[in-house]
Amino acid sequence: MLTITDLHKSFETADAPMPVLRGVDMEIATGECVALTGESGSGKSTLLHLVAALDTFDRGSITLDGQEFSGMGDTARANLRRTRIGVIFQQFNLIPSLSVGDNLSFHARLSDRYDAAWQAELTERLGLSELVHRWPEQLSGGQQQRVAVGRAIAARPALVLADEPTGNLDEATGSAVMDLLLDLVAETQATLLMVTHSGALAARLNRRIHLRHGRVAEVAAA
Ligand SMILES: Nc1ncnc2c1ncn2[C@@H]1O[C@H](COP(=O)(O)OP(=O)(O)OP(=O)(O)O)[C@@H](O)[C@H]1O
Repeated sequence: MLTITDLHKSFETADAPMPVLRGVDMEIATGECVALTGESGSGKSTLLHLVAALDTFDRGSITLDGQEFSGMGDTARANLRRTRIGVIFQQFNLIPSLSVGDNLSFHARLSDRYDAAWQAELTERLGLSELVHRWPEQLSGGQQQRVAVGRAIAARPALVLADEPTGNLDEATGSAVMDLLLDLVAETQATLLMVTHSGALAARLNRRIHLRHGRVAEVAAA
């Protein structure tokens, strides 16, 4: 269960702090797949970064299965990210100096959760078996995003966060990547929180949470 209560986050600007999240509340059940929507600038990516334990917040609380994020130091947050959270970005963010195979296993190895049989199955299911010795720059966008999906899922995280994961892909390629992502999330019983501007993608998830000016404006069945 992911619980967010009265979450506040501001960014420093030249004049005064600019509030971006202004009291966000939500509860997402284990295994639930939720779309996070909202206009540009409403705070979606900021919220995702906080839930990914990539940044700290000013006030409020985030808990994942009872584990409270506030008050955690850098080491504890890094440990939480490695062991419990998988993140997929729009820009793929693969490590250019590592082969596809090493990119796939990178996070699982870091967190000491590498499982050779699961890695082999993931590689096969993501259609990457022939590509493991290539470099990321030698892959198409869709192939790179399949590697990013595999890398995020390899350590079997409790929570998968995705920020417009198909935003850089054409519709057919994006839809195929979504199929794989949703299958793997369901199979590993992970919870998914995904930022998207696409109503069609949001409709494939269980629920839609809409942000407006840094607050939850609407919650709807997808
Ligand atoms: N590191 C930062 N420093 C200062 N301001 C920031 C920072 N990150 C985000 N912001 C500001 O916070 C607001 C919300 O940004 P955020 O990226 O969370 O919005 P978003 O809903 O994800 O938008 P989009 O759909 O365009 O990606 C914006 O006004 C943005 O300029």
